[in-house]
Amino acid sequence: MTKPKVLISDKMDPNAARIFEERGCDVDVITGKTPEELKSIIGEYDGLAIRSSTKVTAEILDAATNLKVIGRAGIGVDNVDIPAASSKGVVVMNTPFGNSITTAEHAIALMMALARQIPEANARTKAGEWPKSAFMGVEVTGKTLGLIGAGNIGAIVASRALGLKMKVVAYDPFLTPERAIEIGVEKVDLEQLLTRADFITLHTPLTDETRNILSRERLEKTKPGVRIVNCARGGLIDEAALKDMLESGHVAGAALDVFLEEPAKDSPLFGAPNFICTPHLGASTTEAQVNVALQVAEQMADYLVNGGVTNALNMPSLSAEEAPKLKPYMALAENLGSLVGQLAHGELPKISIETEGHAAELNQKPIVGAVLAGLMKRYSQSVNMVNAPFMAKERGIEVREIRNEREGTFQTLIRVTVATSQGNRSVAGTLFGNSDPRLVEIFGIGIEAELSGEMLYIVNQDVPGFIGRVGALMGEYDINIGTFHLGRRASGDEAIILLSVDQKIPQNVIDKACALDGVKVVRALSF
Ligand SMILES: NC(=O)C1=CN([C@@H]2O[C@H](COP(=O)(O)OP(=O)(O)OC[C@H]3O[C@@H](n4cnc5c(N)ncnc54)[C@H](O)[C@@H]3O)[C@@H](O)[C@H]2O)C=CC1
Ligand SMILES: O=C(O)C(=O)COP(=O)(O)O
Repeated sequence: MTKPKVLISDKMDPNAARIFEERGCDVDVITGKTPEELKSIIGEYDGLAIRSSTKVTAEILDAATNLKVIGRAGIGVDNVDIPAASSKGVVVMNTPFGNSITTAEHAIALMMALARQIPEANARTKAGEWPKSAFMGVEVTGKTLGLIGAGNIGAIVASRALGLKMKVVAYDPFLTPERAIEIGVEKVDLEQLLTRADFITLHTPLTDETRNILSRERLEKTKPGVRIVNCARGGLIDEAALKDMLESGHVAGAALDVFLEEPAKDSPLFGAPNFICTPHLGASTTEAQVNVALQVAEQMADYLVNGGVTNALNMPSLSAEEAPKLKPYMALAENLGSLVGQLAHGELPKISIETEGHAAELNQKPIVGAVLAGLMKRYSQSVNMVNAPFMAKERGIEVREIRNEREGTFQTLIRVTVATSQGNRSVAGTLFGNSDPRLVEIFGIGIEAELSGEMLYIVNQDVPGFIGRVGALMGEYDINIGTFHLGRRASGDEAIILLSVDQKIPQNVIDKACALDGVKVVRALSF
């Protein structure tokens, strides 16, 4: 058997190459390639091990004809086009915990550096100025630290800040009250955080929801004299607004480890007062780099040599024997979890996963894991079937499994029910021909639909002519409809439309759909 070939394309601890070789892979370490150069060599490789520098775009993936796995030695995977990788059958893995302590420590270091203006004082002292009277710092003791994002890294930052005798408030829509107590923070909404925090630190992934979370408007609401630290991702802060507010003095200091454009070689922020930065060093300690290098190589080699899947972001983990039977069920389960995750509002303290008929005879763990992975996608990019149940537990979500081996209307069925503040909401699906996942019920209304790609969900009053109006609206904006599914409680009662479209639906089209007569709810969904 030929050995799998792995390319390490970013600077990585040498332990990674050693592990690959010990586990029977050939490995090349070639860093610093341009996208064109990477494209020209990627076709040779079965595995690609990266950090944040290599951008794995759809174009690179098109050229990666042998690629089976991408391993991210770190946490954030916003430099990988995961949908493109999935559509090519390439597993994307990360190492969700290996550098969290290190990154949290960097955030604390930057906060202290800001409080005492250490970088500038250091530079001017070394220049022979002895500028003792030019600097007057602030204490952090007794000050309020505002955490935006209280996941793994945020929680570690909180523990360190509490040790520094700070008060910690946290904004994280998915932080449960129990978890907030456990990590010693006060859960607040974003507005409160902005007005109360003396220091703000960001620890969310970069997603459509978090992009520009510290916008100009929000920065203007912060407490005068606030100091801001970002060790998460560049796109979270409006950099131009931050520069203006440093210049006006409203923001007393800002420390960025990450930038919208990296490498950041001539950011306008560089000239702003009280601005300090590091070149994406959050994860750069010996300890963290050994952790993530060992872990990524172990995981990738396991997959390439034995087919084992750990910490995959786009594929459920399962054993070779169970795989063929369970695979379509897991696709169905993940879509049902994702659907309730996208439709239900607010916190979801309880979820029940019910299997009926054939589905009840199978190993429930992967099915439950897949439902939770689908649901948790809205909370974290690092979610997969293995860690989703732990994350659900950590967030205090009560998970119930119910098996009902007798067949009902369907030979096989998975039903997912979540408790929301408006009561229980449930969706159900089956397999057609033992292989094709289909949604068959949504919030008590029968419907038959394939959940895939971009979709539009509308709840409306069942009246003649409504379907035509929706079709006309899509036509008006040149949005091609792939499939159109309907369901209703009874004639003239509440009805549901679920349509698949060939492109992401713009917000103005959603707004127009909301304004149609008789519409109650409109949501764009992505699968
Ligand atoms: N500077 C660096 O070198 C490093 C940066 N990172 C960045 O740090 C990020 C966080 O890492 P972890 O804590 O391990 O991830 P995590 O997934 O454990 O935590 C992220 C938290 O953000 C919360 N969140 C999601 N959407 C939110 C929203 N709209 N508003 C507020 N909170 C929201 C989630 O509920 C979750 O609790 C990573 O995604 C990565 O981008 C990670 C490691 C090193
Ligand atoms: O793990 C992460 O998300 C990071 O941002 C670390 O990035 P790096 O591996 O140092 O390029």
